[in-house]
Amino acid sequence: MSDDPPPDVLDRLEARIRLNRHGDPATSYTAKLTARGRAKIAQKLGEEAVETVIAAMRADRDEIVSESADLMFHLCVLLADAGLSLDDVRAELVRREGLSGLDEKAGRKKG
Ligand SMILES: N=c1c2ncn([C@@H]3O[C@H](COP(=O)(O)OP(=O)(O)OP(=O)(O)O)[C@@H](O)[C@H]3O)c2ncn1[C@@H]1O[C@H](COP(=O)(O)O)[C@@H](O)[C@H]1O
Repeated sequence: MSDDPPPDVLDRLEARIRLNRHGDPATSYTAKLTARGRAKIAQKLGEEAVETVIAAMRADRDEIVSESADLMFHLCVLLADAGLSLDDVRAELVRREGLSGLDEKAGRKKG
């Protein structure tokens, strides 16, 4: 097996988060946030989502990119905390491939 880092930055970020999450909160934001618990991680994810929405409404491209990066980082921290991985999300996206969102919605069981 190769020791080279994964070519995709999200995969490298996921690996870094897995290494850091139980590290020293004094030197790692990932560790500090993880130590504050699932609810705090989820809250931060929500804040970053709102900041991304605000950037979108301002139509500021640089801000949208920056806030999206914050959002994706916090999503990766949440997935790691839940014992999930980007591959789990990728598998779900693969499962949905070719299925129109409108058809999927129409096929949902009525509650
Ligand atoms: N991509 C990111 C990344 N994006 C955003 N952030 C941090 O997310 C934090 C969000 O800022 P906020 O002011 O909203 O959060 P806060 O200061 O905790 O606010 P409160 O909730 O405490 O009020 C900032 O500290 C950002 O630096 C990130 N921190 C780390 N990474 C990546 O994760 C790697 C590991 O980071 P550490 O675990 O910190 O070493 C880094 O090398 C980067 O690659």
